[in-house]
Amino acid sequence: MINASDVTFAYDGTPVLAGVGLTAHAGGVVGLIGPNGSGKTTLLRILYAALVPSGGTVLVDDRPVGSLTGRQLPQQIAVVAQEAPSELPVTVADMVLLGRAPHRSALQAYRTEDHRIAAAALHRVGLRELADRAFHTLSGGEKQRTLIARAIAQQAGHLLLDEPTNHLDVRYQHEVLQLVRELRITTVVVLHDLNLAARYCDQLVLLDRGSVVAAGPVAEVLTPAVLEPVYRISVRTVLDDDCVQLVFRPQPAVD
Ligand SMILES: Nc1ncnc2c1ncn2[C@@H]1O[C@H](COP(=O)(O)OP(=O)(O)OP(=O)(O)O)[C@@H](O)[C@H]1O
Repeated sequence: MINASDVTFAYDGTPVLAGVGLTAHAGGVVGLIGPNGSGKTTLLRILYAALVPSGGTVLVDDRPVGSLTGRQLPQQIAVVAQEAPSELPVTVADMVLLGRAPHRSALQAYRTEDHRIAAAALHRVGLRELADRAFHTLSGGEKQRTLIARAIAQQAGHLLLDEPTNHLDVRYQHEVLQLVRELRITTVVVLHDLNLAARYCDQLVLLDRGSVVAAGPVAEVLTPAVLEPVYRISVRTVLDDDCVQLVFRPQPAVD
């Protein structure tokens, strides 16, 4: 479980988050949504202790995230961040194997078991045939799937993803989020695509200008009354096999 409450953060004195709360229950998928610049990435980075809030608390299975040291943090939380790793000449297989690093001591070699888990993770994202390719030669979508395989190999109890469907074609957008769901790991995922959020998240947290304006089950957050003032676009909901989906239309210009 991840529980953030009353989180406040500022970059160089400029407030970005004010009194934000978020709860991801064990095994559930929480979608973090909101317009550009609303604070989604900042909040996600606070959840994995890459940023320290000026106020509030973040608990991971009831422990303050800041108290998780060394290998404890990556054993608890796997992260698929937006920044692609550097141009280091590593193979795809080695990149995924890095997910096993928190499970061995610094001087210990990877075990057969680590290689098996990494290979299975690569297979799961459909990239087994690219195992020997240099990571930096992959397409954006292949890189993204490799990083998700690394997170799977990490076998942490919590998964945080920042726009994991960036660069993915429409089929892989659905495949990756379906995979994330099937992992049954406590997950927080930043998503811009509200229809993907509707389909694959249990709960949504909607940020606007650094505050939570709505939070709860998908059907309670993805309503025209909630979304239209935040995104300033006309929204219509339709049901597709009991799943809320949204149709957007620009609002008429005001003279
Ligand atoms: N390192 C930084 N230094 C200063 N300001 C920052 C920094 N990172 C983000 N910001 C600002 O903080 C605010 C929130 O940014 P953040 O990236 O968290 O939003 P976001 O909701 O993830 O945006 P997007 O949807 O565009 O990715 C924005 O106004 C942004 O310009």
